[in-house]
Amino acid sequence: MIHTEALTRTFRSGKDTVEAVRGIDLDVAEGELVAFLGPNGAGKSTTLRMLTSLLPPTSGTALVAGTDVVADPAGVRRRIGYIGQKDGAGHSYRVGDELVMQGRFYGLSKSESVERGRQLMASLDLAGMENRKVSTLSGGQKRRLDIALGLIHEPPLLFLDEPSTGMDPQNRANLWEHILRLRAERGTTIVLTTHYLEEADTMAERVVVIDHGRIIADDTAEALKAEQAGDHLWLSVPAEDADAAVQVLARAGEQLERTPAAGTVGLRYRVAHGTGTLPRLVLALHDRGVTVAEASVRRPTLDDVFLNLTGRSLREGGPALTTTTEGQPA
Ligand SMILES: Nc1ncnc2c1ncn2[C@@H]1O[C@H](COP(=O)(O)OP(=O)(O)OP(=O)(O)O)[C@@H](O)[C@H]1O
Repeated sequence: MIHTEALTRTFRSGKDTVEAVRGIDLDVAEGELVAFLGPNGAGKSTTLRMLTSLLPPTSGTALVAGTDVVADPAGVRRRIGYIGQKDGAGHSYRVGDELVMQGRFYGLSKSESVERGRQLMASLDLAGMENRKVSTLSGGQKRRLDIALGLIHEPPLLFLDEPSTGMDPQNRANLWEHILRLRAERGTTIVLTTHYLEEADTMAERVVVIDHGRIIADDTAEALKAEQAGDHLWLSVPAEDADAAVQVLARAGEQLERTPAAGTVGLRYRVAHGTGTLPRLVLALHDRGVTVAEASVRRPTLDDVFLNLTGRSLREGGPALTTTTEGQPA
Protein backbone atom coordinates (compact mmCIF):
# COMPACT_ATOMS: atom_id res chain seq x y z
CA MET A 1 0.00 0.00 0.00
CA ILE A 2 2.97 2.29 0.71
CA HIS A 3 6.50 1.95 -0.60
CA THR A 4 9.15 4.62 -0.05
CA GLU A 5 12.82 4.71 -0.85
CA ALA A 6 15.31 7.13 0.70
CA LEU A 7 12.63 9.77 1.23
CA THR A 8 14.05 13.07 2.48
CA ARG A 9 12.77 16.56 3.16
CA THR A 10 14.87 19.59 3.95
CA PHE A 11 13.54 23.01 4.99
CA ARG A 12 15.37 26.29 4.74
CA SER A 13 14.82 28.45 7.76
CA GLY A 14 16.68 31.76 7.32
CA LYS A 15 20.32 30.78 6.86
CA ASP A 16 19.76 27.40 8.48
CA THR A 17 18.87 24.16 6.79
CA VAL A 18 16.63 21.78 8.73
CA GLU A 19 16.90 18.14 7.68
CA ALA A 20 13.44 17.16 8.88
CA VAL A 21 13.39 13.73 7.17
CA ARG A 22 16.69 12.08 6.33
CA GLY A 23 15.98 8.93 4.36
CA ILE A 24 12.85 6.94 5.13
CA ASP A 25 12.54 3.45 3.62
CA LEU A 26 9.12 2.13 4.47
CA ASP A 27 6.74 -0.56 3.28
CA VAL A 28 3.19 -0.78 4.55
CA ALA A 29 1.01 -3.70 3.45
CA GLU A 30 -2.72 -3.55 2.82
CA GLY A 31 -4.77 -3.66 6.02
CA GLU A 32 -1.91 -2.78 8.38
CA LEU A 33 -2.35 -0.39 11.30
CA VAL A 34 0.93 1.46 11.73
CA ALA A 35 1.86 4.15 14.28
CA PHE A 36 4.71 6.60 13.80
CA LEU A 37 6.05 7.26 17.27
CA GLY A 38 8.73 9.81 18.12
CA PRO A 39 9.49 12.98 20.07
CA ASN A 40 8.57 16.52 18.99
CA GLY A 41 10.34 17.49 15.81
CA ALA A 42 11.32 13.91 14.90
CA GLY A 43 9.88 14.25 11.40
CA LYS A 44 6.62 12.32 11.78
CA SER A 45 4.27 14.98 10.40
CA THR A 46 6.67 15.89 7.60
CA THR A 47 6.78 12.23 6.55
CA LEU A 48 2.99 12.02 6.69
CA ARG A 49 2.61 15.21 4.67
CA MET A 50 4.91 13.82 1.97
CA LEU A 51 2.98 10.54 1.88
CA THR A 52 -0.29 12.44 1.49
CA SER A 53 1.22 14.57 -1.33
CA LEU A 54 0.79 17.78 0.67
CA LEU A 55 4.54 18.39 0.66
CA PRO A 56 6.94 17.45 -2.14
CA PRO A 57 9.96 15.39 -1.04
CA THR A 58 13.43 16.91 -1.43
CA SER A 59 14.65 13.54 -2.72
CA GLY A 60 13.63 9.90 -2.78
CA THR A 61 10.45 8.25 -3.97
CA ALA A 62 7.09 7.35 -2.48
CA LEU A 63 4.35 5.20 -3.97
CA VAL A 64 1.09 5.52 -2.08
CA ALA A 65 -1.90 3.35 -3.01
CA GLY A 66 -0.04 2.53 -6.22
CA THR A 67 0.48 6.18 -7.15
CA ASP A 68 3.65 8.28 -7.18
CA VAL A 69 3.28 11.26 -4.83
CA VAL A 70 5.31 13.57 -7.08
CA ALA A 71 4.07 12.47 -10.51
CA ASP A 72 0.38 12.28 -9.57
CA PRO A 73 -0.44 14.10 -6.31
CA ALA A 74 -4.12 14.46 -7.26
CA GLY A 75 -4.31 10.70 -7.85
CA VAL A 76 -2.86 10.07 -4.39
CA ARG A 77 -5.42 12.40 -2.79
CA ARG A 78 -8.30 10.62 -4.49
CA ARG A 79 -7.16 7.29 -3.04
CA ILE A 80 -6.47 8.34 0.52
CA GLY A 81 -8.15 9.97 3.49
CA TYR A 82 -6.15 12.47 5.52
CA ILE A 83 -7.05 13.84 8.91
CA GLY A 84 -4.63 16.57 9.91
CA GLN A 85 -3.80 17.92 13.35
CA LYS A 86 -6.32 20.76 13.22
CA ASP A 87 -10.01 20.17 12.70
CA GLY A 88 -10.86 20.53 9.06
CA ALA A 89 -14.57 21.25 9.15
CA GLY A 90 -15.93 24.77 8.49
CA HIS A 91 -17.33 25.98 11.79
CA SER A 92 -20.35 27.90 10.54
CA TYR A 93 -21.64 25.01 8.40
CA ARG A 94 -24.05 22.34 9.45
CA VAL A 95 -22.59 18.89 10.08
CA GLY A 96 -24.69 17.17 7.39
CA ASP A 97 -23.84 19.84 4.78
CA GLU A 98 -20.12 19.50 5.52
CA LEU A 99 -20.28 15.78 4.82
CA VAL A 100 -22.25 16.24 1.59
CA MET A 101 -19.85 18.96 0.37
CA GLN A 102 -16.89 16.72 1.07
CA GLY A 103 -18.53 13.81 -0.77
CA ARG A 104 -19.30 16.04 -3.76
CA PHE A 105 -15.69 17.25 -3.71
CA TYR A 106 -14.59 13.65 -4.19
CA GLY A 107 -16.97 13.19 -7.11
CA LEU A 108 -19.83 11.39 -5.34
CA SER A 109 -23.39 12.23 -6.31
CA LYS A 110 -25.54 14.13 -3.83
CA SER A 111 -27.58 11.06 -2.90
CA GLU A 112 -24.42 8.95 -2.48
CA SER A 113 -22.91 11.66 -0.28
CA VAL A 114 -26.03 11.86 1.87
CA GLU A 115 -26.18 8.08 2.26
CA ARG A 116 -22.49 7.65 3.11
CA GLY A 117 -22.63 10.63 5.45
CA ARG A 118 -25.58 9.03 7.23
CA GLN A 119 -23.75 5.69 7.60
CA LEU A 120 -20.59 7.35 8.89
CA MET A 121 -22.47 9.49 11.35
CA ALA A 122 -24.20 6.40 12.69
CA SER A 123 -20.97 4.45 13.11
CA LEU A 124 -19.14 7.44 14.62
CA ASP A 125 -21.83 8.17 17.19
CA LEU A 126 -22.90 11.40 15.50
CA ALA A 127 -26.38 10.30 14.43
CA GLY A 128 -28.99 13.03 14.86
CA MET A 129 -26.45 15.86 14.66
CA GLU A 130 -26.93 16.57 10.92
CA ASN A 131 -28.48 19.97 11.56
CA ARG A 132 -26.11 21.10 14.29
CA LYS A 133 -23.53 23.76 13.40
CA VAL A 134 -19.98 22.42 13.56
CA SER A 135 -19.08 25.18 16.05
CA THR A 136 -21.53 23.72 18.59
CA LEU A 137 -19.90 20.25 18.69
CA SER A 138 -17.67 19.16 21.56
CA GLY A 139 -13.95 18.53 20.91
CA GLY A 140 -14.47 14.77 20.72
CA GLN A 141 -17.48 15.12 18.39
CA LYS A 142 -15.51 17.47 16.11
CA ARG A 143 -12.64 15.00 15.92
CA ARG A 144 -15.09 12.23 14.99
CA LEU A 145 -16.58 14.52 12.33
CA ASP A 146 -13.04 15.01 10.97
CA ILE A 147 -12.77 11.25 10.70
CA ALA A 148 -16.12 11.01 8.92
CA LEU A 149 -14.93 13.70 6.46
CA GLY A 150 -11.73 11.76 5.85
CA LEU A 151 -13.70 8.58 5.16
CA ILE A 152 -16.61 9.86 3.03
CA HIS A 153 -15.07 8.62 -0.23
CA GLU A 154 -14.24 5.23 1.36
CA PRO A 155 -10.49 5.46 0.87
CA PRO A 156 -8.55 2.21 1.21
CA LEU A 157 -5.82 4.11 3.07
CA LEU A 158 -6.30 6.56 5.93
CA PHE A 159 -3.68 8.90 7.41
CA LEU A 160 -4.29 10.41 10.83
CA ASP A 161 -1.96 13.05 12.25
CA GLU A 162 -2.15 12.85 16.05
CA PRO A 163 -5.83 11.91 16.05
CA SER A 164 -6.33 12.02 19.80
CA THR A 165 -4.08 14.88 20.91
CA GLY A 166 -5.81 17.09 23.44
CA MET A 167 -8.63 14.62 24.10
CA ASP A 168 -9.46 13.39 27.56
CA PRO A 169 -8.93 9.64 28.16
CA GLN A 170 -12.63 8.89 27.80
CA ASN A 171 -12.90 10.57 24.40
CA ARG A 172 -9.63 9.03 23.30
CA ALA A 173 -10.90 5.54 24.13
CA ASN A 174 -14.12 6.35 22.30
CA LEU A 175 -12.31 7.56 19.21
CA TRP A 176 -10.18 4.43 19.12
CA GLU A 177 -13.22 2.24 19.41
CA HIS A 178 -14.59 3.96 16.30
CA ILE A 179 -11.32 3.78 14.36
CA LEU A 180 -10.93 0.07 15.10
CA ARG A 181 -14.55 -0.68 14.21
CA LEU A 182 -14.26 1.13 10.88
CA ARG A 183 -11.11 -0.77 10.17
CA ALA A 184 -12.72 -4.10 11.01
CA GLU A 185 -15.72 -3.27 8.79
CA ARG A 186 -13.80 -1.91 5.78
CA GLY A 187 -10.28 -3.34 6.06
CA THR A 188 -8.87 0.19 5.78
CA THR A 189 -5.08 0.53 6.00
CA ILE A 190 -4.29 3.09 8.70
CA VAL A 191 -1.11 5.12 9.29
CA LEU A 192 -1.07 7.53 12.20
CA THR A 193 1.33 9.63 14.21
CA THR A 194 1.17 9.83 17.97
CA HIS A 195 2.98 11.16 21.00
CA TYR A 196 1.12 8.81 23.28
CA LEU A 197 3.20 5.80 24.17
CA GLU A 198 0.24 3.86 25.49
CA GLU A 199 -1.72 4.54 22.31
CA ALA A 200 1.04 3.20 20.08
CA ASP A 201 1.53 0.29 22.43
CA THR A 202 -2.03 -0.92 22.70
CA MET A 203 -3.63 0.13 19.42
CA ALA A 204 -1.08 -0.20 16.64
CA GLU A 205 0.00 -3.56 15.34
CA ARG A 206 3.22 -2.08 14.15
CA VAL A 207 5.24 0.76 15.66
CA VAL A 208 7.67 2.73 13.53
CA VAL A 209 9.95 4.69 15.87
CA ILE A 210 11.24 7.89 14.25
CA ASP A 211 14.01 10.06 15.65
CA HIS A 212 15.94 12.88 13.97
CA GLY A 213 14.28 12.18 10.63
CA ARG A 214 15.14 8.48 10.52
CA ILE A 215 13.41 5.20 11.35
CA ILE A 216 15.33 3.76 14.28
CA ALA A 217 13.06 0.77 14.97
CA ASP A 218 10.13 -0.89 13.24
CA ASP A 219 8.27 -3.88 14.67
CA THR A 220 5.32 -4.90 16.81
CA ALA A 221 5.29 -3.20 20.22
CA GLU A 222 5.74 -6.60 21.88
CA ALA A 223 8.78 -7.49 19.78
CA LEU A 224 10.35 -4.06 20.32
CA LYS A 225 9.92 -4.34 24.06
CA ALA A 226 11.28 -7.90 24.18
CA GLU A 227 14.29 -7.14 21.96
CA GLN A 228 15.13 -3.62 23.01
CA ALA A 229 14.14 -3.26 26.62
CA GLY A 230 13.73 -6.54 28.55
CA ASP A 231 12.00 -6.64 31.93
CA HIS A 232 13.08 -4.35 34.74
CA LEU A 233 13.87 -6.05 38.02
CA TRP A 234 14.07 -3.93 41.14
CA LEU A 235 15.47 -5.18 44.46
CA SER A 236 16.15 -3.49 47.76
CA VAL A 237 19.00 -4.97 49.85
CA PRO A 238 20.78 -3.89 53.06
CA ALA A 239 23.46 -1.29 52.26
CA GLU A 240 26.30 -3.46 53.68
CA ASP A 241 25.30 -6.33 51.35
CA ALA A 242 25.00 -4.23 48.18
CA ASP A 243 28.40 -5.18 46.72
CA ALA A 244 27.80 -8.90 47.28
CA ALA A 245 24.36 -8.53 45.71
CA VAL A 246 25.81 -6.76 42.67
CA GLN A 247 28.22 -9.67 42.13
CA VAL A 248 25.33 -12.14 42.09
CA LEU A 249 23.08 -9.93 39.96
CA ALA A 250 25.80 -9.26 37.38
CA ARG A 251 25.18 -12.76 36.03
CA ALA A 252 21.46 -12.09 35.56
CA GLY A 253 21.46 -8.94 33.48
CA GLU A 254 22.55 -5.36 33.03
CA GLN A 255 22.57 -2.88 35.89
CA LEU A 256 20.52 0.24 35.22
CA GLU A 257 20.42 1.91 38.59
CA ARG A 258 21.95 1.79 42.07
CA THR A 259 20.21 4.08 44.52
CA PRO A 260 21.19 4.31 48.20
CA ALA A 261 18.32 4.97 50.61
CA ALA A 262 18.22 4.92 54.42
CA GLY A 263 20.26 1.79 55.30
CA THR A 264 19.38 0.08 52.00
CA VAL A 265 20.35 0.17 48.36
CA GLY A 266 17.86 -0.10 45.50
CA LEU A 267 19.17 -2.01 42.49
CA ARG A 268 17.50 -2.01 39.09
CA TYR A 269 18.49 -4.55 36.43
CA ARG A 270 17.40 -5.26 32.90
CA VAL A 271 16.79 -9.01 32.50
CA ALA A 272 15.27 -11.18 29.80
CA HIS A 273 12.48 -12.92 31.75
CA GLY A 274 11.79 -11.02 34.93
CA THR A 275 9.15 -13.17 36.57
CA GLY A 276 11.11 -16.40 35.95
CA THR A 277 14.44 -14.89 36.98
CA LEU A 278 13.37 -13.21 40.22
CA PRO A 279 12.77 -16.32 42.41
CA ARG A 280 16.10 -17.86 41.33
CA LEU A 281 17.94 -14.61 42.09
CA VAL A 282 16.38 -14.27 45.51
CA LEU A 283 17.57 -17.82 46.31
CA ALA A 284 21.07 -17.15 44.94
CA LEU A 285 21.26 -13.94 47.00
CA HIS A 286 20.08 -15.81 50.07
CA ASP A 287 22.88 -18.34 49.55
CA ARG A 288 25.36 -15.43 49.55
CA GLY A 289 23.91 -14.20 52.84
CA VAL A 290 22.00 -11.30 51.27
CA THR A 291 18.43 -10.84 52.49
CA VAL A 292 16.22 -9.16 49.91
CA ALA A 293 13.93 -6.64 51.61
CA GLU A 294 11.70 -5.86 48.61
CA ALA A 295 11.56 -6.92 44.98
CA SER A 296 9.41 -6.19 41.94
CA VAL A 297 9.31 -6.87 38.22
CA ARG A 298 8.15 -4.22 35.75
CA ARG A 299 7.28 -5.03 32.17
CA PRO A 300 8.97 -2.59 29.78
CA THR A 301 7.15 0.23 28.02
CA LEU A 302 7.83 1.78 24.62
CA ASP A 303 9.54 4.56 26.55
CA ASP A 304 12.11 1.99 27.75
CA VAL A 305 12.56 0.98 24.11
CA PHE A 306 13.16 4.60 23.08
CA LEU A 307 15.50 5.13 26.03
CA ASN A 308 17.49 2.07 25.07
CA LEU A 309 17.71 3.15 21.44
CA THR A 310 18.54 6.83 21.98
CA GLY A 311 19.55 7.38 25.62
CA ARG A 312 16.62 9.81 25.89
CA SER A 313 13.17 9.43 27.33
CA LEU A 314 10.19 10.08 25.09
CA ARG A 315 8.10 10.92 28.09
CA GLU A 316 10.43 13.58 29.39
CA GLY A 317 11.93 14.66 26.08
CA GLY A 318 15.03 15.07 28.22
CA PRO A 319 18.22 13.18 29.06
CA ALA A 320 18.31 9.58 30.22
CA LEU A 321 16.92 8.99 33.67
CA THR A 322 19.10 6.01 34.32
CA THR A 323 22.31 7.18 35.88
CA THR A 324 23.53 5.88 39.19
CA THR A 325 23.70 8.19 42.16
CA GLU A 326 27.38 7.38 42.36
CA GLY A 327 27.84 9.20 39.11
CA GLN A 328 28.55 6.16 36.96
CA PRO A 329 26.70 5.84 33.71
CA ALA A 330 24.13 3.06 34.00
N1 LIG B 1 7.82 24.50 7.13
C1 LIG B 1 8.90 24.29 7.88
N2 LIG B 1 9.96 25.13 7.87
C2 LIG B 1 11.05 24.89 8.61
N3 LIG B 1 11.20 23.82 9.41
C3 LIG B 1 10.19 22.95 9.47
C4 LIG B 1 8.99 23.12 8.73
N4 LIG B 1 8.16 22.08 9.00
C5 LIG B 1 8.81 21.30 9.89
N5 LIG B 1 10.03 21.83 10.17
C6 LIG B 1 11.04 21.24 11.08
O1 LIG B 1 11.24 19.90 10.70
C7 LIG B 1 11.45 19.09 11.84
C8 LIG B 1 10.44 17.94 11.86
O2 LIG B 1 9.14 18.49 12.09
P1 LIG B 1 7.83 17.58 12.14
O3 LIG B 1 6.66 18.50 12.32
O4 LIG B 1 7.83 16.65 10.99
O5 LIG B 1 8.08 16.75 13.47
P2 LIG B 1 7.07 15.84 14.26
O6 LIG B 1 7.81 14.58 14.58
O7 LIG B 1 5.79 15.68 13.53
O8 LIG B 1 6.84 16.69 15.57
P3 LIG B 1 5.51 16.89 16.44
O9 LIG B 1 5.34 15.60 17.16
O10 LIG B 1 5.89 18.00 17.36
O11 LIG B 1 4.37 17.22 15.53
C9 LIG B 1 11.36 20.00 13.05
O12 LIG B 1 12.68 20.41 13.39
C10 LIG B 1 10.55 21.18 12.50
O13 LIG B 1 10.87 22.37 13.21
